[in-house]
Amino acid sequence: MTLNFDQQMMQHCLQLARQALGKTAPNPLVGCVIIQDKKIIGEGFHPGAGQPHAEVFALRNAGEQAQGATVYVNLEPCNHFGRTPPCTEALIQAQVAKVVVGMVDPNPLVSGTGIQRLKEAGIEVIVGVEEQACQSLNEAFIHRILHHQPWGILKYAMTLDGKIATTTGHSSWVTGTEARQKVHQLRVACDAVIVGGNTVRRDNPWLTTHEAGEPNPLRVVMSRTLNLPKAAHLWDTQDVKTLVITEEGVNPDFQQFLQNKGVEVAELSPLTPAQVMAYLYERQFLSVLWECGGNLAANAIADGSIHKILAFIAPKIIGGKIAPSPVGDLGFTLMTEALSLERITWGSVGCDFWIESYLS
Ligand SMILES: Nc1nc(O)c(N)c(N[C@@H]2O[C@H](COP(=O)(O)O)[C@@H](O)[C@H]2O)n1
Ligand SMILES: [Zn+2]
Repeated sequence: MTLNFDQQMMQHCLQLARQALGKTAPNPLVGCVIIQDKKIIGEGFHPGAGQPHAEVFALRNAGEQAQGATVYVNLEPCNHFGRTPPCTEALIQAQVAKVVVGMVDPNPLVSGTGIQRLKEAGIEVIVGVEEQACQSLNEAFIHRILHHQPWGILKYAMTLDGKIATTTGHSSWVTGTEARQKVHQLRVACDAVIVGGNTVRRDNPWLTTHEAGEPNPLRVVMSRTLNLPKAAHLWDTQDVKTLVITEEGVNPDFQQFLQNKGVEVAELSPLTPAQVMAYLYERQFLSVLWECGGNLAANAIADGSIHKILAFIAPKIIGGKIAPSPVGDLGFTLMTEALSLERITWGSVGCDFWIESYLS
């Protein structure tokens, strides 16, 4: 499908915005392009909370040429004083002629008032160009602002017969290198990656992004018992931070051992996925990647901590009755109780397959 000029410029905004993947929480990913006579005269993106918005960088880049120009931005310009002043006023002051907006800002502090302010100032405003793509890029921001909870993604890799490890617990590796690279890219876009104690004991994972660049998400371990190995890779905090969350008063000696290693320890009682999500919301996180085993995944699904699932399927068979599966018991006995997933997309990566879907 060929894109018209407006769509192409909006796609360019999205491309600019992606340069800050994983760095903007709790703020959205925003890119901005300024056009005169169908030529780009300024562009910019929002690099992170506390820093100027995309529109301001693009206006600075365009300078005086912004007068009479058309501005493309994937999110409605803000109209409030937050950490930074309103972009609407900067656009009005620069005397731009037209603003093309990808989507309305769901933030109640903005929510249509940015568009209204620009129109009142005599600026032509068009809304909804490449809207679906704009919403998709900022799905975590939209969810966080509307539901006061980070966006939760469950990722797992399983064999064609639905197993995530052999009966002895061996799981390295279910998928090939290309799928693992895709996972590292996904980690770059997330603010935290969570596993349970079983995964630390079984896989001794690094949970880094080394095959996809920076930034690394905060590595989070949920453990009620702190029955964890002293030699885990996750306690190497030189380059990447780790947070262990346990319940109140559990194993103070091990907590001290972790803190001496530079690992942050927090206590939450009761320790549930929903509590952890609430805690990470308070810490300004946008998106959380659950890379846990089946039991924790089932609890996280059941208590509303998962909103999207990315499953990798390797064309391999393990067999066996007790080999672990990606999602533990959800208590369903009838097929009619099964969770129905929506908005399914799929594809292949290397020799494996992936399916992405949303929980309703
Ligand atoms: N249109 C637009 N461009 C950007 O670059 C943005 N970061 C935003 N963010 C909106 O403003 C809120 C944050 O404001 P402060 O950074 O605290 O000033 C954020 O919640 C969005 O609603 N919008
Ligand atoms: Zn702004």
